[in-house]
Formats: sequence, structure tokens, C-alpha cells
Amino acid sequence: MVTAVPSPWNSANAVTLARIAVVPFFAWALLADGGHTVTWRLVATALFVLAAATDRVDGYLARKYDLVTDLGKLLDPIADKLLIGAALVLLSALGDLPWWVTIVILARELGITLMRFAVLKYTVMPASRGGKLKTVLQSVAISIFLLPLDQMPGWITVVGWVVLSAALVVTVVTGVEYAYQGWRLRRDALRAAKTAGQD
Ligand SMILES: O=P(O)(O)OC[C@H](O)CO
Repeated sequence: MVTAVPSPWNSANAVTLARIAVVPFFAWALLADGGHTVTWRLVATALFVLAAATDRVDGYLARKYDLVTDLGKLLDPIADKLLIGAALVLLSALGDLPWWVTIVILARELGITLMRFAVLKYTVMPASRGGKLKTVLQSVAISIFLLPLDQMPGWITVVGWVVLSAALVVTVVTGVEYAYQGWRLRRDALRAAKTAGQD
């Protein structure tokens, strides 16, 4: 029996592309009026939450309607990184998040993205369960830091830091796991090529 290969131009990937399309609007709302007015911060938070929530929708559509494609596996983490990266850089630029947090997270995300492209000749490395958990934790933490925290009870900032700390731990741990997985893929491919050369 021949199994039909889904087209990469499907509804799941369209949702992923829509997530990328929201990024400039989110950035514009966050920076509007100097970046610290309550209304615009709430608009930016709403846009971010909406876009971040689509991360569940594209995965659901892909699995339910057999729309899992290599393009989707590659594009989904990139869309998340663009949204989360924009939020982190802008929050740090506005003085609402320490730069070291943004640098640690972006270094991991950029490194893993480069590695995903480097191992493409062997396989497409999809998001792991840990990677998905990391994105959820990062998104929840960022949603809290996007809020006009100076106008809100102090405990919300404390919750934000607790979630962000958990996000940082999972970010680093899954980064190391992916790096190990990538290294093993390359090692096994080199071994196989060497064995084939000896035959
Ligand atoms: O940790 P990554 O790079 O696999 O990214 C995970 C995705 O953002 C989950 O949707």
C-alpha cells in the first residue's frame, strides 16, 4: 500500500506561518508609546499569548489530520524562536528583563537551530517532549513579564521569576540533550560511511 505524503502547504503549516506573521505586530504593540503604557502592554501580552497558543494548534492539526511534514518539523521551532526571541530582546531593551536571561536563552535557541540545519543531511530533528515543555515554560514566563507589572501586585513578579527560573533550567538541559543527540547522529553517520567505504 502506498501512503500519501502530505503537502507541506497544509493548514498546520499555515498556522505556523501565521505565528511568524504576528511577530511584527506584537513588536509594534510592545514598543508603542515608549513601551510602558498599560494599554499597549496588555495589547502586546494578548498578541503574544494568542500567537504562543497557536503552537498547540499546529501540532494538533498535523497529528489529527496526518499533516506531519519535514517542513513543519523544521518550521515550528523556528516560529517559536522568532516570537520568543523578539519578546526577550524587546523586554531587555525596555529594561524589564535582565540581558543575561535573553542571552542564555537565545544562545541555546540559535545553537540548536544551527545544529538542526547541520544534521539535515542525516535527518530532520523534531521537537522533543522536553523542548515542548521548555517552550511552554518560556511562553508563560514571558507572558507574565510582558504585563504592566509595576501596576500589579508584587506576587505576580515573584511567580514570573519562579516560572522563568524553571524555563531557564529546562532550556539549558534540553539544549545539552539535543547537542548530544546531534553529536551521536553525526558520529553514527560517519561510522556508517566509513564501513561502507571499507566494503
Ligand atoms: O527546543 P526546540 O528547539 O525543539 O523547540 C521546541 C518547539 O518550540 C516546540 O514547539
